Amino acid sequence: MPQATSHPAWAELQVHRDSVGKSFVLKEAFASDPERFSKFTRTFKLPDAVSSCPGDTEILFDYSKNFLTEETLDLLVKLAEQAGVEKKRDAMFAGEKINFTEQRAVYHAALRNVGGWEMKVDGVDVMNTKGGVNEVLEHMRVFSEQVRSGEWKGYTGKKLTTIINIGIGGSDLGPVMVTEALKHYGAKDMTLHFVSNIDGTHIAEALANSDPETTLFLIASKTFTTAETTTNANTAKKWFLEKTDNKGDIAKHFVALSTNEAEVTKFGIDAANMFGFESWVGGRYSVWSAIGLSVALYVGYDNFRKFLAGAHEMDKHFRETPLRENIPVLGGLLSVWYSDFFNAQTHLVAPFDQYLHRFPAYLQQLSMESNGKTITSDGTPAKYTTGPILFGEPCTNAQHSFFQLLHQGTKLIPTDFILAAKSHNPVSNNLHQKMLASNYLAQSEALMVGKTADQVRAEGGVSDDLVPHKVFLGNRPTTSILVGGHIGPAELGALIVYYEHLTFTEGAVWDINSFDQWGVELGKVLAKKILKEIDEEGNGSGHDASTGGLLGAFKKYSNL
Ligand SMILES: O=P(O)(O)OC[C@H]1O[C@@](O)(CO)[C@@H](O)[C@@H]1O
Repeated sequence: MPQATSHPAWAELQVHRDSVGKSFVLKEAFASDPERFSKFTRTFKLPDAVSSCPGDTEILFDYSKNFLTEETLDLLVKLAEQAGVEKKRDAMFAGEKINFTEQRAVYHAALRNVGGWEMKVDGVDVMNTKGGVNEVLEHMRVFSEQVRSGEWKGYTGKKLTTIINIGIGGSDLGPVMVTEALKHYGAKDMTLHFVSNIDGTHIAEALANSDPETTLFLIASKTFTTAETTTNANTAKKWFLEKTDNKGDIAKHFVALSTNEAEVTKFGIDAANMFGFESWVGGRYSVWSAIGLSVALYVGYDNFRKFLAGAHEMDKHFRETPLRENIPVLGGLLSVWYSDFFNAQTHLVAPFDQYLHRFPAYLQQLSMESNGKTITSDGTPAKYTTGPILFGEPCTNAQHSFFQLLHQGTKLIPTDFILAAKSHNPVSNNLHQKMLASNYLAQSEALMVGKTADQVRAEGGVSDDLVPHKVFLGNRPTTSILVGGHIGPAELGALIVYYEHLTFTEGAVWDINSFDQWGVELGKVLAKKILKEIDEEGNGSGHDASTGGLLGAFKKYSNL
């Protein structure tokens, strides 16, 4: 597939940018077109059967506060067609090996295929084969219900009420984000810890107040070779055996979530206590798999199933909807539009929802480990910018942190705001929810309309030299996502998959492989070499003066 710049639509978009795009003023666009909101808003519907608020099952995606005209949309859709987005999408759902550098299918949609689609890789039905998706889901259901009911007990016969998930990257970020986002549905007698960092503090803090008799360890690692995870797991195992005077039964307190049975067995976990998945599940796409066991344990399998069902509904939408109405495709095309035609370097996701406080962190791996790539499918460097820097914090906190830059800085920062119309916590007669919603609406309006010098002066009491400091240029684009009811399991599943397929669309247009992650290897290899040198004399070998000097200083200061 040729580079994105070779498509005729790319050149047409450049002309469009240099004419319409250059002088586009959002507030004028609204003034001249009363239908603008309805033209550029799309609505996604969840079935009542899985929605958290049957009847309020819509998620509204308002793209109208973006640099978009009908012509822009036509040209972006044309670019998607010429870049073969639909062909690549269909190849993914067909189980083709679109992860071409690792020769793997990209099949995480199978993990949430609650709709009975036939899904095969290399001619094998991945849903119903031995050890396949449905068998693992059933194992997760049985196990999570046994633990939650107390039927599965610790070695002294007590119910397991502390869950310690040991994993990193996709084996941590998804479980953390989802269990936080669904805390409202979580078991009140369950304590969760997520240990990921090799920093000893992480495992030490998790173990400090844990009781080995009532603790269940989930060792979450697709490869089961990740240094942080295997080290933390061994430290946990050592702690458990020491604390129980070697009477603790590993089989009752340790399970593994992995593709690597050999390494799991070597660690000392019985295969019967392993929840498996396949290599066609990428780490950042794995929360739907056995990696999501902590979610099923915490919120219960029925809610985990609704989580999968909401995700599946967005898969259906992505798979079946024409490009111009396709919500994740529109999100991805807007990202390309801002990245490659407005030189935007970042993408802000700011949920107006405290339960979603880890959502931006989750999306950072999803987006930047997928599209932080330079090389295109034919092995040549892209002639254009690719993956944006995704960042974010929940609002309204972010307003008191970096919104100064958003409103009066020199950078264009395409922004997504997310709000659930209904709060899980309607305290003070819903006053908090009304204030949250008013900020959600005000921020996107303020970013668009700004405030002119005349408006500043008209407010009075502002000295002439202060006026320019109080001007807001405005015309800063935002997408507003409004969930009709609560953000429950299904709504969360749909929102995650919106961003998965937005990311897919970006990568398909940029002609990069969004599904490998070679970029994480070099640092790991160098760290292994330096780890050995810390225990040897001197400042290591073959390092630059800075690294060698720092190594020497570390040894001196730490006395290690
Ligand atoms: O699940 P595992 O195999 O331990 O990998 C953990 C994480 O490490 C990576 O950086 C790959 O090495 C992420 O892609 C992945 O989610």
